[in-house]
Amino acid sequence: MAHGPNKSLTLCPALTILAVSTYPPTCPAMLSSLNLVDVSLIFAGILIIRTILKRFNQPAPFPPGPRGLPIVGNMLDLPPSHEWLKFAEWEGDIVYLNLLGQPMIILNSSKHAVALLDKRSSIYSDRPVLVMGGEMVGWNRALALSPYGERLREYRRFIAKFMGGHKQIDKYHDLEEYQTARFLERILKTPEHVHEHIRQTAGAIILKLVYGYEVKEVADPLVELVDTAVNQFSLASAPGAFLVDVFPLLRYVPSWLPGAGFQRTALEWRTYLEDTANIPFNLVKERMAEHTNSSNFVSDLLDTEKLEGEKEFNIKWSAASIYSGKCLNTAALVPFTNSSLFAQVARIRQTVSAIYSFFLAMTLFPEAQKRAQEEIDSVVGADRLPSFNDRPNLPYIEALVKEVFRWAPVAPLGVPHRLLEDDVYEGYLIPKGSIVISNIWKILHDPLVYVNPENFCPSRFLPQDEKEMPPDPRNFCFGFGRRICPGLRLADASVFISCAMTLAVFDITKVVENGCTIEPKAECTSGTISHPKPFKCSIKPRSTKAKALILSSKESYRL
Ligand code: HEM
Repeated sequence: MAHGPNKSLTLCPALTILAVSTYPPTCPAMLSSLNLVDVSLIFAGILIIRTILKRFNQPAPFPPGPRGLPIVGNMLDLPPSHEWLKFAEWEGDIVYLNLLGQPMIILNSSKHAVALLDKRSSIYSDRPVLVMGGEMVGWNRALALSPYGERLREYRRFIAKFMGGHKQIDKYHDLEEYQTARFLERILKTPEHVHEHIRQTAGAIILKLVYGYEVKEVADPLVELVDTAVNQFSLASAPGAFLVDVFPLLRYVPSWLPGAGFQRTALEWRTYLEDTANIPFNLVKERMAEHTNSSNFVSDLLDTEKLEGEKEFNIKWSAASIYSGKCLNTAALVPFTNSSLFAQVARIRQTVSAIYSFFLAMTLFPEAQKRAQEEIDSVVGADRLPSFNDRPNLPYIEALVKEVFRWAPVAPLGVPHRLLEDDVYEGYLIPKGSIVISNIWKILHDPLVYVNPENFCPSRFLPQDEKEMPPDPRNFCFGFGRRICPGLRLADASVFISCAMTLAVFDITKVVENGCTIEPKAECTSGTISHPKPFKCSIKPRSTKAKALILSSKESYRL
């Protein structure tokens, strides 16, 4: 199965020939007379003619959608930010858009998302191709950008073996509790840096699990390397940054051609990315050779898998996918849109974003916080911190975790899928190559399913007489089908323990400055990963006893 960006041109053989014959490396004479703008115009022409030709052979109508303009289609219908809000306004649960000839389907209900992305996942599980960030820099070796196929299945098998079931996740409870206890201590010292502390804790947990690597408290070289590579990916996928994403054949333009500096940039960024995958992987191998290694994702796989063929490569890149790769599902996946829809690699990780949303919710909805603390006090008491063992006895905290995932969905539009072949669904044609987006925000903010969806109200998930309980948001917020988030159980565990331990010892309230209460706004950033915009809150120990517990508890965890 080919996954090159130019494969769609095969829909019209004559135009493919035209494209190939105008293609720089095959025709040096033309090359000298063409510049990048000429080449781009030729490809734009090809795209338009191809769209017109395709219309003649169409077996069923496209799903309804906003009427587009000639040539640009619906490009101008895309809002500059918070696309999920605009998508939710459009009539119909399944919406068709044409972006310069690229079909895009928006699924505004769980019914359609499940029917297509889950039930027909054998054809809906590819990813859009990103030329600069994915193919040229090489991020398509990471899971989130991997095309559907054998390698993807192997990555996912490795990750499932490590964190796919409750049994595996239970093994990491001690580490989660210990790191969260350290997190409480950091907050006690510098509550104003809560966001940094959440990020540091998430990084420390994941790097320990994947590579057995202990993160340094400040300026850890590995964390910095990954951050640089992810930033470079962010630049590589910023909308309009690289023409090669719109006209993929430009990737074959020789680097000496004026305007082809992107070739050198891609090479430089590729080196950083390779270091990101190689350095921690080789560290594990060295430790294994010296017998100083503790069990982790990489060493367990190197020990148990038969290392033949591409196995070692796949272990290395699936490991890189868990830490750095998971940032990628925050990234630009569609080259055609000028919106910020897929355009941000949020440097904040998903779990980080969910926990930051929890702090915002607690600041804005004190009644929910009070009820959660009452439950912890009565079940756990004040002499120790809550643990995973308490989870079955904390139904309100369980409901609060669900509400965190629902109220501010971390990935409001999920991560785009790509359809591998033409499909007819409910009488509509969904053409091969369509980019399919689930509007997770809309699904979780449907007032008919979740009453007053803007309110943070955990009790909606508690059993109530006669009322049917709304669906668990975790069925939707982690995506769908064969691309569903492989980190969902770990994320759920991290959010639970962070909420429970934080509420046991801290009060989170609005800040009062010069006698005025500062009202934080419930505003989220745009981009594929959405998180609360920075806000002020006061985080103080609930009592002197709570303070003493924070300072002493770290020592009580056995690792
Ligand atoms: C609040 C926490 C999280 C949320 C809401 C979340 C959500 C998502 C979503 C919506 C997707 C796209 C699924 C799809 O394409 O349908 C995804 C993919 C992914 N997530 Fe997560 N995630 C979270 C945490 C994590 C964690 C902790 C890890 C790693 C340990 C992780 C690793 C990944 C990876 C590697 C993919 C790509 C899967 C693929 O393309 O096959 N995520 N996540």
